[in-house]
Formats: sequence, structure tokens, C-alpha cells
Amino acid sequence: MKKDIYVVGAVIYDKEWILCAQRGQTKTLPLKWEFPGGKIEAGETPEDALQREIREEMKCGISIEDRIEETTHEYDFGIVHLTTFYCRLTGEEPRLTEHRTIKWVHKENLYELDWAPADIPAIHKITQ
Ligand SMILES: Nc1nc2c([nH]c(=O)n2[C@H]2C[C@H](O)[C@@H](COP(=O)(O)OP(=O)(O)OP(=O)(O)O)O2)c(=O)[nH]1
Repeated sequence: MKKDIYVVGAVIYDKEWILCAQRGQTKTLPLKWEFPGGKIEAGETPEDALQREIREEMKCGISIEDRIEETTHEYDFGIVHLTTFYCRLTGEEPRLTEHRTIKWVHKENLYELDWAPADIPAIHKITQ
């Protein structure tokens, strides 16, 4: 049986712009675009996990707003349950550490990126 992987993603926005992150070449889902975030650890709420992951990955703080979407996507390596939240930066500039690239993309142009498949329902919601 495939393992269930519980993941949170931060849709960090500033007006009409969304902060998008590209996975590294050597990771699972190489070079796919995703929302910064990661796996929820034992005992964490989704919000705790999101704050921790963003601090670890981009060295900045976020405030978490509404939940956008919860999706389940079956990959060859497991079943990802992805929950996304609208978030805002609290002041510090995001820094590039784990990702290949991070960039601000206008809402209207989100479909131009090659997203991790689990993210597509959230992209629909954000752009609708
Ligand atoms: N952070 C994040 N992960 C996503 C998204 N969409 C999606 O399918 N994923 C997948 C990729 C990973 O398999 C998993 C998140 O794991 P992670 O971010 O903690 O770990 P990782 O890159 O080190 O992953 P891995 O190499 O251990 O698989 O969820 C998304 O929008 N954001």
C-alpha cells in the first residue's frame, strides 16, 4: 500500500502576485513548481507546520489566512494530501535556500508554470 503524506503549502500573495517555488533537479517531482511548505510532523497542526517550513525554507515569517483547498493526489512514491492556505509575509524578505528558484508570478500567469499535479485544484481556485 502506498504511504499517505500530509503536506501544507503556503500561497503567499501580495495584491495580485503569488510567490511560486521550483523544486530542485534531484528531488522527487524534479523542477516542478509548488507552493513553499512541506510535510506535517507528528503533533503539529497544519498551521504550525506551515510556519515552521516557511521559516526553515525561506527564513521568513508568514501570517496564515483562509484555507484554499484540500486535495489528494496519488504519485508513484505515495499519496499526497495537500492543504493550501493564503498567507502574507510579515516583513522579512524570503530567501532562497532549498528551492531552485522562487519568483513572484501574476495570478493570470500561473498556468504558464509546470506545477506539481497535486497543486492544480488550488491553482484553479486562486485564478477563478
Ligand atoms: N511543499 C510542497 N510540496 C508539494 C506540493 N505539491 C506536491 O505535490 N508536493 C509534494 C512534494 C513532496 O513529495 C511532498 C512535500 O514534501 P517536502 O516538501 O517536505 O519534502 P521534500 O521536498 O524534501 O520531499 P521528498 O524529496 O522527501 O519527497 O509533497 C506543494 O505545493 N508544496
